[in-house]
Amino acid sequence: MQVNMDLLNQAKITLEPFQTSLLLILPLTLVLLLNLVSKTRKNAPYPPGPKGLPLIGNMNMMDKLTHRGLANLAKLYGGVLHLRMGFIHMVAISNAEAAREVLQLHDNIFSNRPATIAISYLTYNRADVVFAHYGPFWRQMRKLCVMKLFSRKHVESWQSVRDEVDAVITNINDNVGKSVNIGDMVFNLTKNIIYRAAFGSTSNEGQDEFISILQEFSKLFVAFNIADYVPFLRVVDPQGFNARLVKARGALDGFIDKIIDEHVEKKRNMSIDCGDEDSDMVDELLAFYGDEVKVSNESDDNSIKLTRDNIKGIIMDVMFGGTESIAAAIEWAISELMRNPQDLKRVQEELATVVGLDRRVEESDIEKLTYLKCVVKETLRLHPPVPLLLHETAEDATIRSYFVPKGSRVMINVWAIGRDKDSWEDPEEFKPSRFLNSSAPNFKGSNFEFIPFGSGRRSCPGMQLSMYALDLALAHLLHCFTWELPNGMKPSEMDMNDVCGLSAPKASRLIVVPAKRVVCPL
Ligand code: HEM
Repeated sequence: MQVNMDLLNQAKITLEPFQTSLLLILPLTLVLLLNLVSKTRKNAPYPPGPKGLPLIGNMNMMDKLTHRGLANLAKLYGGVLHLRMGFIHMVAISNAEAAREVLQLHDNIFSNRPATIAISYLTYNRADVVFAHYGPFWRQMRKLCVMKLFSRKHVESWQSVRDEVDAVITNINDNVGKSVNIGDMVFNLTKNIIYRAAFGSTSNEGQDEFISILQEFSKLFVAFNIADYVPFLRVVDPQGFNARLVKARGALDGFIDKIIDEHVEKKRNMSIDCGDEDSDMVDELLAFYGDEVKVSNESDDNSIKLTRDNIKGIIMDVMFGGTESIAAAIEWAISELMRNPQDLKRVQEELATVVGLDRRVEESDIEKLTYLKCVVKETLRLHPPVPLLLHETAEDATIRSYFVPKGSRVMINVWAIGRDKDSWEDPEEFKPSRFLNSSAPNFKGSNFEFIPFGSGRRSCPGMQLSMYALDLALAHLLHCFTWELPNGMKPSEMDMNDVCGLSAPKASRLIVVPAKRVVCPL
């Protein structure tokens, strides 16, 4: 027994240091194990990409960050491409399967938005919908936009499409036989639609000022600012951006504050039983106006309170989101039809059969215009108005077995995906008939080879309104007039280059000569 006690004591003596070290070793092992797990994850390689320089990485390739530049790089490095701009990781996605992983499989990780210094400042620190990070605030703002602003229930937006299309047809009719700048006309058309839907005003007063403010915003949104990639340069502001930003936002403040004040005043004077049939977006948003932003119980739709900054941010989103994208699509569609006369003939024959030349197109005709709808889809495939979807990762992630670190900027190249030869036959050709096939992809977000409106949580909430405007405007333009290129220009001589920015309109405006086609008054 004594022996046993001794043995026990001995064992205790030998175990004590062991226990102590065990206490140290266990957490250490745990840390090592965790490290190993995260290492294995990190050991998934970064996606391939051009080798960067020390510190600045690939910043010398800044001019390649366009849909075309990235598509060219994808030919060399593949559909998932990595670049490092200073301290920022960037990943470009150029094929459908990788896009599906980003937008569907891991959409909870990839639903944040990247924002440059300019974007953060000009959106009142992401007080809008487009640049708000994914989370309860964005969710409620988006719900509000979808239900109150962009839905068919918002009668004013849809009515403004019809009225403005009528106005453009009258304008063209006054210029029959002359060269008309159809690009400027459709930009004017969509600007009027959105301006009226947002502010309710049908007059042109103030529009030019507003458009020039937005143009400066556009330039600032895409301007290269080195401080975006090298954080310690933010204070120094070597390119002198800050003064320009303050001036631009000051101009917008002055403009929209006045409109908001007028709406508040109008609301105050309005009788209680006034219907809201013709309420504009500012009216709708003012119903949620409060001094401080409030996001509470998510199930309660009315619990959100918007500040002036939120209202300004949303209005800006709508102006940016709506104006140029719809106009660009209409101009591209007509341009492609001018280059492909056999398709123009086919759409116009369809219009003659379905509508007849003795009356104007009506809303009820649109669903029957199958080939016209194919033309719209083919245009959105070849010329997506928003060529790059901009997302940001909230956590480390893996895409197609490549490591994408937290905080990476992810650009989904819709333009390149729409022209990917692995997804499309004759991808560079304008062939609307490909969409006649019932198994052809649709644009609603579940066919990743064709995502002009994005897909998933951050997809475009203005899709329905856009398609309505696109179908209606094109149907009217193509039904009411025949079109010729000016001065005997051949279709092959047309300039089909695009501008690379947040949207991708035609680089040079389309000039055409209309002739009246229908026998009814216009
Ligand atoms: C042909 C016309 C249009 C096209 C092709 C288009 C396309 C897009 C695309 C690709 C996105 C980003 C999707 C993503 O990041 O995954 C987007 C977002 C958005 N669009 Fe559009 N858009 C159009 C018209 C409109 C219109 C008319 C409005 C408003 C009236 C609008 C409002 C928005 C808003 C608010 C967002 C941000 C959504 C969010 O981040 O949650 N868009 N759009």
